[in-house]
Amino acid sequence: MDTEEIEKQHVVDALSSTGTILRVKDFVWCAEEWPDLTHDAYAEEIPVISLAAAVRYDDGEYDRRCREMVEASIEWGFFKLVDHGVSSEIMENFKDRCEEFFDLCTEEKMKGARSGGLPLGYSASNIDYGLNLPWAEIVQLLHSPQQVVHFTKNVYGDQNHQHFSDAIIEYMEAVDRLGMRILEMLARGLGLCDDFFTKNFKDKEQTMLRVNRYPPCPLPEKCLGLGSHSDPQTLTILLQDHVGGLQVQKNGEQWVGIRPVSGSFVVNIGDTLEAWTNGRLKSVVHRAVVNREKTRLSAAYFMSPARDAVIECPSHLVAGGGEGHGRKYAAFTWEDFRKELLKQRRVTGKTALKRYLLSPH
Ligand SMILES: O=C(O)CCC(=O)C(=O)O
Ligand SMILES: [Fe+2]
Repeated sequence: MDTEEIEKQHVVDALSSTGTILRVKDFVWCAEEWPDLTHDAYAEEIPVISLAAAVRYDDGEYDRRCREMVEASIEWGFFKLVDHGVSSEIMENFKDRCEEFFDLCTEEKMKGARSGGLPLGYSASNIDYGLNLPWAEIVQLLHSPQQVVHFTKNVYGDQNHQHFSDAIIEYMEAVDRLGMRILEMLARGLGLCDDFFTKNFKDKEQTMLRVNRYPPCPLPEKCLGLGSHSDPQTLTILLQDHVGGLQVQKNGEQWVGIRPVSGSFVVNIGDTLEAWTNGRLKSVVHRAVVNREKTRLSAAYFMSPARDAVIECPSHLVAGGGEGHGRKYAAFTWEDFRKELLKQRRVTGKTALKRYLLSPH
């Protein structure tokens, strides 16, 4: 089949969850978004940071790692984390349970479908989304054991829910502990008190997990698993399998593929942390490309502060920056920002954050 025939004729069963017949043409993105790099093209590497010897307050090694993390977040907004302390049993069990879920038939998965205004639960692409449909199935859950159990009982029933819900809850707790460690290290590396960020995360109900599964795609050069975007939260901790497909935009232009490393996490800075540090740590645009042969799984854990947390850059980072710029963003609460995000259906780039910009640059 040539491209045109694929677009018109190929029916996309794996992503049609609402009874509408979807064809490849429904997933074709506008030409400016077509990826010019394949899923397995890796050239430059983002920094790799090991937490193995990052023991607190030893002979300077801990401080060195903290600064390394800050430098990676300034230059790339992204880094890989190895020797991070989350056990491979927890990671593998989590991945296996997610694969099992996605392997269920559509009817079973739809028992946990998104409903109401909040984007929580299962969704596959829906023609109502309009243009630029992501080539992906998604499960979104909050860091709330109650909500995870509720979702899982809907799908697996009261008797059989535990294997899935236990795996998800255990994973979220382990990754959350890691995230708090990273936030402490970033604060220290920036010359702030260790708990400058983490003290705002006592209430975790806004933190969210998104598991993405991208089926093989007959036309990967015109489709995207997830279009270019930046993450609105503070930190994202991403687990990905061995397939590859995550690409980040270096210096606002060139796309760079991130090579998967078994057992590692990819960590990136979100818009909120960019604002919190006066633009010093960078929230960088990224996307997920798909491929013809392989199904890919990724899981993003988005760390959100408590609703009433005030995101205001400390004066130390405004005055002592050395780059000579003043305060870039007005203070805002996470709740205020979150409401803005819910109003925007599709975020491309850092649209919601622009609202708080004090001076355009
Ligand atoms: O699948 C990936 O590698 C990227 C996922 C992502 O960026 C997201 O879920 O926000
Ligand atoms: Fe993302």
